[in-house]
Amino acid sequence: MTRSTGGRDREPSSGDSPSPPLSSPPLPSPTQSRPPSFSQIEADINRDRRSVFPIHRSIRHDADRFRESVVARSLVGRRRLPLRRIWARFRHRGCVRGEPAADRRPEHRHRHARRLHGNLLHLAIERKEARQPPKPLVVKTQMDTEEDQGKKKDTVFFGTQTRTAEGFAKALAEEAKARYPNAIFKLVDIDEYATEDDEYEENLKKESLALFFLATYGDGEPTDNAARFYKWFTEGKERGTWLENLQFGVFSLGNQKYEHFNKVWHDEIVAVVVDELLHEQGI
Ligand SMILES: Cc1cc2nc3c(=O)[nH]c(=O)nc-3n(C[C@H](O)[C@H](O)[C@H](O)COP(=O)(O)O)c2cc1C
Repeated sequence: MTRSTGGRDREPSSGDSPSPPLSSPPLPSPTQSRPPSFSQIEADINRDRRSVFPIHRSIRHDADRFRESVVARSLVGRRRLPLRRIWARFRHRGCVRGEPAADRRPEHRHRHARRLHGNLLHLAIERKEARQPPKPLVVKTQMDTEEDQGKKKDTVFFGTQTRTAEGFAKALAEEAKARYPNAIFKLVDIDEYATEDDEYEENLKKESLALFFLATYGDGEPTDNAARFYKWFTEGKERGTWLENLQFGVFSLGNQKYEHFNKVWHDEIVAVVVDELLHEQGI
């Protein structure tokens, strides 16, 4: 007697259509199921490194070239490197990297020595210039000698805090110079015009034309650099007429937003006060 298998063990007859194979996931092979060994990992890493190495090398090459060009530029541009660092770099640049000093190629040494020499000369000149005091704001420098020869003296004064007045004064002096090439215009910080108060009078008497650019500040006060002159000038009303030979102009700088627009002490206007006094003492 045979047991029925429900058709499971039945041989497919020729009339049956072929059934698809069962799609269960393939079992991992015994070697794959194990975690990779240490040597396998190491071999993989080495393989990766070998493939990356050429890129790595080219990056290093580029970096070296970049560094070389930076060194060259910083040698030319100067300022940033102290001397001992330039020298240290020079010593390495005359030879192949890592080569002992004795094996340096002479043509490289000479070329770099020439370049270094040029750069050091350039540096020395720059440092010398930096040590020199800033040039005074004088439009024409032969002023003093020509003054002695009795030539006309035209001076543009400025009283400034944030240099606006100075800018205007300078622009005017330059414009005047361009228009009147034979005239001599001097641009002067009003504080530097005289070291002692007495010198104001002495120097002003020698002027032919004086143009003042004066700004107002705070509670209507003169600028720091004009304060001494303003005090001396407003306190010396008893001087009488002493500027009869002086032609002058006063340009006032202020801002309407301020309560004391263009005003200094006692509701007086810096520029107007100077202007009136110049009139009083010049007539
Ligand atoms: C802090 C401050 C205070 C000022 N006070 C006054 C003032 O009291 N009256 C006025 O007319 N202008 C006043 N100003 C305007 C200046 O006089 C104006 O900006 C002028 O152009 C500045 O000239 P400067 O750059 O040559 O100093 C003031 C400006 C500042 C920044």
